[in-house]
Amino acid sequence: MRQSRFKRICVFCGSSQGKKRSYHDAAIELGNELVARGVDLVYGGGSIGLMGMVSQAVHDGGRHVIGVIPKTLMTPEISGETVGEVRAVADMHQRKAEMARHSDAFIALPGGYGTLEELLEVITWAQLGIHHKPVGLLNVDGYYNSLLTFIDKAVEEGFINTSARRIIVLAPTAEELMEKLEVHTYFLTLNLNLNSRV
Ligand SMILES: CC(C)=CCNc1ncnc2c1ncn2[C@@H]1O[C@H](COP(=O)(O)O)[C@@H](O)[C@H]1O
Repeated sequence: MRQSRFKRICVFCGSSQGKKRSYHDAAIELGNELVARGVDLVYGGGSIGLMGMVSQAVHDGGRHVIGVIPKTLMTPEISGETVGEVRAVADMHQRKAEMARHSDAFIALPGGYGTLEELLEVITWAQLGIHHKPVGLLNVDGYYNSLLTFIDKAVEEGFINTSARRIIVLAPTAEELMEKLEVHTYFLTLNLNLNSRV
């Protein structure tokens, strides 16, 4: 496998496991895919839910793991034991800023409110040009179909423009998603370079 264009990817995912085995499997598959491509992980710290599965898989595979976790969530009762390097931050806002600063792409696995707000924030920042890093959505078993339908509705109703709709890179499996993100980032960089020359 060719060396990835990414050094570190930030993964957003549930602090719960979800009810289906496929969510659990997808988290491990994504971790293994990052390892196979030589990519390190940035995530929210902790060992609970899908967060624990993806971080354990990357750590077991010998890649570096950075967990960025607010001091208030650092107790083992709340977030479990964290693998790899732990960066303690003051609050949730600082956590998101740190996670974004350290990574060159974002991927969301299934999750709840926390995952959704992390995902929507990096999409919003991409729309505003605050960062130029690709955002991938791993749509395991169609988990995000209703969100995607909602986003299409927002486009239809004139609240999201068509080019902003294309910010999300979508795939059902980790392997396909990584392939798409590699291509996407190639064109993103090409565009940025061309624009900086004019
Ligand atoms: C007090 C409590 C419920 C703690 C749960 N323990 C947690 N430990 C670490 N990060 C978390 C926790 N809950 C939510 N998050 C953050 O929100 C995201 C997941 O939230 P959710 O499960 O999708 O909504 C994670 O990416 C993480 O950044």
